[in-house]
Amino acid sequence: MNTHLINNQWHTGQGPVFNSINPSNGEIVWQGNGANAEQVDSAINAARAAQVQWADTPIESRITILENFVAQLKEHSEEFAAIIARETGKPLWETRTEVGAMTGKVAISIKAYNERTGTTENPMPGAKAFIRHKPHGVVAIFGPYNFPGHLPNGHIVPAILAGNTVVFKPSELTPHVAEFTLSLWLKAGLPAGVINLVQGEVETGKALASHQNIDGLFFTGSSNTGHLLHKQFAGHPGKILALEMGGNNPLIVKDVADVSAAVHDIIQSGFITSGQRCTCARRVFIEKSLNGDAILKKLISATKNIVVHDSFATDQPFMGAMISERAALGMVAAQKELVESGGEILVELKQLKAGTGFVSPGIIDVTNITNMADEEHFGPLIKVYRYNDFDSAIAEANNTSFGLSAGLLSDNEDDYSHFLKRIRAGIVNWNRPITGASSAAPFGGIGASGNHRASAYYAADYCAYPVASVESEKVNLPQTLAPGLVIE
Ligand SMILES: NC(=O)C1=CN([C@@H]2O[C@H](COP(=O)(O)OP(=O)(O)OC[C@H]3O[C@@H](n4cnc5c(N)ncnc54)[C@H](O)[C@@H]3O)[C@@H](O)[C@H]2O)C=CC1
Ligand SMILES: O=C(O)CCC(=O)N[C@@H](CCC(=O)O)C(=O)O
Repeated sequence: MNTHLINNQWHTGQGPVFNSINPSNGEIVWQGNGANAEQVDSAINAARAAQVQWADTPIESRITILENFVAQLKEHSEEFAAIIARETGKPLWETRTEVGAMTGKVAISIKAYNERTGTTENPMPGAKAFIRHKPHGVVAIFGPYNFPGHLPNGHIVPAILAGNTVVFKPSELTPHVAEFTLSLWLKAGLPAGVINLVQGEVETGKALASHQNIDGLFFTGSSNTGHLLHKQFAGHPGKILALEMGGNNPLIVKDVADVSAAVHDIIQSGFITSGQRCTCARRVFIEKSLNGDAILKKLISATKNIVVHDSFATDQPFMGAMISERAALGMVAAQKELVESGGEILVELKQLKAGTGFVSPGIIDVTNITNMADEEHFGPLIKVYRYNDFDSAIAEANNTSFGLSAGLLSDNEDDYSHFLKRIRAGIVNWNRPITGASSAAPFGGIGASGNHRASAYYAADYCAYPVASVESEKVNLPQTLAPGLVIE
């Protein structure tokens, strides 16, 4: 079984067995043993042994390996999209776009590397001033299950481009995607030790994150785990920690003439990927007005019509299964709690088939809930707030410890400038869905959503540190010496 890749050799695990289940039908798609602490240690040693030589490899040669990886992704794109679909339950149309995003990541990362962390040279009297960037060394990379290819790739590509070596720990829910990704890197000619893969559940993650011999950790995942890692890294100022975490993202709707367009953008924001994107709109603020009533009415009917089906259905659905039956039942329980706190169901989120992750999308009016918990419900459930006044809607939108994405749907540009100045989030959109962020822009949140190390285009920044140098070919005695200094 190709479970762990250490120094370009596949190993079976010495830790506990774990399975990956297709959430559309409950079938086991992958089974293996996790890596134990000794195997994690070996992976880190392999990365350490490879690092200096990799950093010394000319950038053109590193880029050639990345471009070979792109060629492999293109050659195997259909197979890869099917593997992601089987393991996550996402529809095939969407997993194809995930493979496309992985392909596009390389050129964008090269541009960002040169632009944000390249070398600059400035003349100065008798010398030259340089700004260069160096890799940190060995970095641990943790990925989530919702984009098991694209999001770890968003750390791995810029990390190795900058000359770091990597130990990658994917989500335990998507081991097959990780294994396939590494098989493509091998075909691309990856030198031994540059990317190592260790799979497993939380114990494997803990062994990697707490290892003394890593120089940094790049994490995309839940806010809970991110906060644990942040505590663990306290007292280690020498290690770089980049945290990309969840959100409780608001979308405010106000005065939109095209009701269907507003409904489209709300659905794309709330229900894409069955609500399993960190950028998804969790809270939608709709004005108490005739326009607001019309938008809500159409949103309810369009939501009831959303097609939820198997990843491989000939007529492709908008939503596939959630990642697991457990996640699906978690959303049903979250909805029940909201009802018990005073929420009114407008469209009920229901599990569609026992033993699977299929749920129908739901909408719940939470206007009358006081003391609403500030939680990310990672699934297709939109909480609607009806509001009277725009400023109070913005204040409530900001009433969260998170700050990842936010948006305004409004035909009025003044409303947008007002919103943009006041809303607290790392991604702020106007009359566009709040999901689907571009890899060519920084991607990260504030508050509980991140630690000010934005990813995507700005990933280059946390993959290397700046070195400032003043350089002269010879040591020269200055013509004028400092007062009180006599050198004869
Ligand atoms: N801001 C962003 O860029 C994104 C954030 N996310 C967030 O990710 C979450 C969904 O992903 P999940 O896979 O459920 O996240 P998760 O936090 O459960 O897992 C992420 C990774 O951390 C590992 N892990 C879990 N507990 C650990 C521990 N105590 N020590 C070390 N490693 C540990 C897991 O095995 C996995 O590899 C959502 O909250 C979502 O909002 C997802 C995508 C993008
Ligand atoms: O990381 C990038 O290259 C761009 C950010 C991105 O792809 N965002 C996606 C997915 C994020 C998620 O998992 O929720 C998005 O904004 O939809």
